[in-house]
This record gives sequence, structure tokens and C-alpha cells, in this order.
Amino acid sequence: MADDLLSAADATDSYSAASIEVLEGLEPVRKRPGMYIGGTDERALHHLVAEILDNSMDEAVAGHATRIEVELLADFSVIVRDNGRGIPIDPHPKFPGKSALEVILCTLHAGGKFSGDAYQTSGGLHGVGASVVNALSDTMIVQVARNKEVFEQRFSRGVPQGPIARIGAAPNRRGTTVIFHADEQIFGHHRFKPARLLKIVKSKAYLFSGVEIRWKSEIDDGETPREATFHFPGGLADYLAETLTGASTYADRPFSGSVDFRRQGAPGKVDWAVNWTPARDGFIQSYCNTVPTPEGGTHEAGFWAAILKGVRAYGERISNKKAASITREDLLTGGCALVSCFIREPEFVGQTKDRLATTEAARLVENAVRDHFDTWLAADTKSAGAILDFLVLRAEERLRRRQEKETARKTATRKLRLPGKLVDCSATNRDGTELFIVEGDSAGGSAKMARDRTNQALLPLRGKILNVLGAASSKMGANQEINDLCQALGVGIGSRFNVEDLRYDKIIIMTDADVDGAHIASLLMTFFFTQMRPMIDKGHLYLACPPLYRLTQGAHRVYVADDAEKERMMAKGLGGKGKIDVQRFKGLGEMDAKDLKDTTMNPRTRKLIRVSIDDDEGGETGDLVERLMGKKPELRFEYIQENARFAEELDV
Ligand SMILES: Nc1ncnc2c1ncn2[C@@H]1O[C@H](COP(=O)(O)OP(=O)(O)OP(=O)(O)O)[C@@H](O)[C@H]1O
Repeated sequence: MADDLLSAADATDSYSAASIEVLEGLEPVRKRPGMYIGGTDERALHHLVAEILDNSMDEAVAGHATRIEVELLADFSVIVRDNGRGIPIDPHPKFPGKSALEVILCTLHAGGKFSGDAYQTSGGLHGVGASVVNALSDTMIVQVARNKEVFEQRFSRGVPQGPIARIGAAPNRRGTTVIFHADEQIFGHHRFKPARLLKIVKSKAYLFSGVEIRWKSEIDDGETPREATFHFPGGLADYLAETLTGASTYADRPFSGSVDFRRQGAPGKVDWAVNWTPARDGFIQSYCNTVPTPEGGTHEAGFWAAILKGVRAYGERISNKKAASITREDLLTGGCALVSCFIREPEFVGQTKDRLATTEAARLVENAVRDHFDTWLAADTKSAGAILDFLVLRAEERLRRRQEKETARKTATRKLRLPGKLVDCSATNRDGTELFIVEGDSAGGSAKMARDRTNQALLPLRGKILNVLGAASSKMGANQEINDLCQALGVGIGSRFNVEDLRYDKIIIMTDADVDGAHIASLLMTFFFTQMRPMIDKGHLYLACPPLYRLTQGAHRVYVADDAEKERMMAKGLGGKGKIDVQRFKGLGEMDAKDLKDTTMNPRTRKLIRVSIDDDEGGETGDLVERLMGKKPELRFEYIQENARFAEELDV
């Protein structure tokens, strides 16, 4: 015993100041690249070019550069050159002996875009982009042409390979040239793809008509041009026209425009283009300060709000009553939109800036677009009429589909082949209905008594469902439990899944609070994640939280979820007299119906966890699922117990 204590003390001693690491310079970037560029995969690799190109774009948008060149070399190095002001090279006042360039390239959070003096609306804002690329490149060379001279400094993995040096004269040139080669130690076998780079380059040119971008590639992929020059005076309208080439559209010319707030004394600008087509699904691509925001954000919200209000108001003006039923969802079917805004100090989610969070942007964009849209609709009545008719049709279709679904639910129990063991609810409308997926028949027994039969249905699953992750889809289709599940849910799997077909509002996995239960829950979640992903994205999947213990002391009774809470309650007492009686529920089936109802099923007293997926890329969550479904059941259990990705929802 004493020995044990001693060794514990030793362990404590060795955990001292010496264990606390402080990562210096750019070390943190190399240690945790994912935190700075969202991973080390192909997407992250290409993001390196975007970071450097964004700096040149910021120079262009600020009015200091008109030309940018991007070149992919045979050894997969990338050159980005602009004719802007050139990164400052004079000694930095705060870092004696270092040039501003070295400080920028080797220090996180060094930049000229914090105050808004040197740049007004920049894509850059954290002062980390260039230094992150430097840290993750085995070679980086930066050349600056300023005051008729050219200076150069070389780096490797974020470390200067010598001081900045003058390397020649540049009587007619100015600007910055960055040449870098991504470090294989970080990105492994991933290589730049010409087509992907070209796409990034081209979209930048569309976003700012004041810049010309030249592209060159020494790598031939057989489809991407080796050289091209992009300059689009027509901006987003040109972009949209190109994207919709060959498709028939409802407006002859897209509704496009540009509002510059500088005239109203505030820095900022909104550009947009939208058209509707019956030929393809709708889409929206949005940008803020030329940075693409694939997950949308406030600027997109403002844009659709303006369009929706405009369409409804126009309908009212021409006495088309049906226009009032158009929703944002209808605008998106067949609506193809590009929205780009330039604002000061944008707030993004994450360093890779996938979503815009600036609240003000919603109002800015809505105001900018709204007036123009009204005028445009009034001026081009032919296009306006065609768009309105199309949208009204979409709305009617949507309403009809919903109605059909409601009738389908009503008759489903009789007409559809529903699995025999499904205990359905009596509600005819999907809204507010819940399907509990329970483990085994005995749990099903008490759950049947505990449920509210109007809106709570039950599907008992026998044993463990097939570990679908490793199964070929033919095997999956042949699995009885999975077939029953799909029939009860009213949906198909994989590409045949349509979230609209779901027969219930909430799908609740209710398994025992033990290792086996956790395993079944994670199998089910894996299945839903890989085969019915939109069900999770749309927030239909939940986990029930049954208790593990019931503690009774006289007339007082509480339920607790785990051992820790049990210990706490035991120490604290329940407020009654005498011994505390502890009952551990081995399974949900052991609980009487009243207990199960109070703790786990009754919306007024239960707790539910909504299953959601982090903002990370689908790919990473995919890896996580692979890992969890690996050999060790404990891991899966932890997943359920600790998963911080679950958004808690108290149903109280
Ligand atoms: N091509 C360039 N021309 C002129 N100045 C540049 C150029 N590239 C970088 N800079 C200067 O270097 C600073 C740091 O750039 P860096 O990419 O590290 O961060 P950022 O662009 O400020 O922000 P973010 O981390 O969001 O990209 C910029 O703020 C700018 O002052």
C-alpha cells in the first residue's frame, strides 16, 4: 500500500513545469496542421494555394494590383506572382534585426489586415495564412520587387535559410512572388491537381473584374489548358452564363447587379447573379472578400430573403395570390445563384473560412439586392412572369407532395407492407410522431405500455444488426432487420434514400445503458450515417438516455444515468430516512412501464440527445466511423458516453 502511494507521488512529481510544452514559432502549425488548414488531405493541400492567392487578390481588391500569375511547375511547386505593393521588407520596429517579411512569414498573427488601414475589405484577417503555408512547405522562396530593386528570402519548414537579401534590380517591376513546394512529411502522397487549381484561379477572376489572372501549368492532365488568361469585365453574370451554358433559363439575362457601399461612405460591396432553369438542380455559390464559403452563411441568408420578399411582393402586385405560398425551398429548386460580398472585418467559422458569420452581412446583402430586384421584375415582365409561374408550380408541387405523404401515412398501416413487429402510432400526420428503435422483445414489452400510442411507435430489433459498415450492399439488402427498419421508416437506403419519405418526425434509438446497448446504438448510427445521412443532417435522429440505476430511500426515488452520479447521490442522500436501496437496470426490459415512461419516453420528463455531425468534412467523420466500428467494443461505448459532438436537447 505504502509503495503504491509512493509511486503515485513519483508520478505526480514527474508531472511538473517540465511537462508543459510551449510550442515556438511555427511549430504548432506543423504539429497540428488540421487546426490551421482543416486537415492534411487533398483539399487542405489545395487550400495552401488559396491562402497565397488570397493575399494577391486582397492587393488587387484594395486597388494596388491588376495582374496575378499562378504557375504549377513540373515538380509540383507553385508560383503566385502579383504586381501589387510588395510585402514590406523594411526592419520591423518590434523585432530588431528582422525584416517585416520575415516576421510575416515566420510569425502567426502578423499581418496588415487587422486595423483596416492598409486593406479595407480583405479575405485575409488572421495574419496566419502565409506563415501557415511557409510552415507546411519544405521550400518557400519569397521575392519582393519594391523601389526598383528585388529582394529575396528563402525558408524551409518555416525556418529562414538566411537573411533577406537584395538579388537584383527591377526598374520596371513591382510586386510579390511566392514560390513554394508543399512538404511531403505533412501531405504524404497528395499532389496538386491542375484542374482543381484552375477552378480556384478562374473563380477569383470572376469575383473581381478589376484583375487579370494568368494561368500556366507544366503538368498536363490531358484536359486542363496548359495556359490561359482570365479577365471577366462582366463579373458574376458572365460566370453564371458560363455555368448555365446550354441550359434553358426562365430569364433571358440573369438578374445580376452590384452595389458599392463606398458611395454611401462605408467600405463594402455586394455582387450577385441569379437565374432559374428547369434543366438542373439549383445551387448557390457564395463568397466573402473573394474567399469561397461553401457552407453559406449570413450573406446567403440575406440574399434569399431579398429574393423571396421580392417574388412575393411582385405576385401581390399582379394579383397572383398563389405567390404567397412560395417558400425559400422553392426558390432553391432550379434557382442558380452566385453571391459575392466585400465587407470589413468579416467573421468566418474556422481558418478555412467555410461559412460567413457576420450578422451585419445579412442586412447589407438583403438591402442591396431587394430594391434592384423589385425594379428588375417590374422592368422585365416577361422574365418576371416566367419565373413567378415556375416558382408557383414548385410551391404547388411541394404542397401536393406533402399532402400525398400525409395520406400515405394514414393508409400506410393498411396498404404498405409494414413489418409485423412494428407497433405503429395512430397519428395520421408525420408532424410530432416518434419511432423508438428498441433492443429486443422484452424491452419492447414495457415500452409498449409506456408509450403514448397516439404519436409514439416502436420497432423492436432482434439481436445485433449486421455490422453494415463492412457489408456489401447486396448483403445489406438481404438483412431482415435492415429491411424491417427501412419499411418501418418508409425509406430506401443509399442513393434511394429520400428524407421526405420518412414516416416519422423523430427516430429515437433506445438501447440499454450498458456496453451492449452502446454497441447496438453505434451500429445503428453507423448505418444511418452511411446510408441515410440526410436524416442526421436534417436533425431527425436521436438517442434516448435511459437511466442505469434507480435509487430509493423511503418514499424518495431518483434515477441516475451512470456510476459517478450514483456515487454522488449515495453520498448526498435522497432526503429520506434509512438505507438507500440501489437497483441497477440490467436492461430496459427490467424497468416497469411507469419508470421507463418517466425517465426515457415522456417528452415532458425525458432527456434526448440529437445526433449531429460536426462541421468537419464528411470524410473525417467517415474515418471516425471506421475507427469506432473497429475491433474494440469499449471504444464504441466511449463514443456513446463521451461524444461531445452530440448537441444536447432537453425535451423539458
Ligand atoms: N502578395 C502580397 N502583397 C502585399 N502584402 C502581402 C502579400 N501577401 C501577404 N502580405 C502581407 O502579409 C500579411 C500576412 O499575410 P497572411 O497571409 O499571413 O495573413 P492575412 O492575409 O493577413 O490573414 P489570413 O490569415 O486570414 O490569411 C498580410 O496581412 C499583408 O499585410
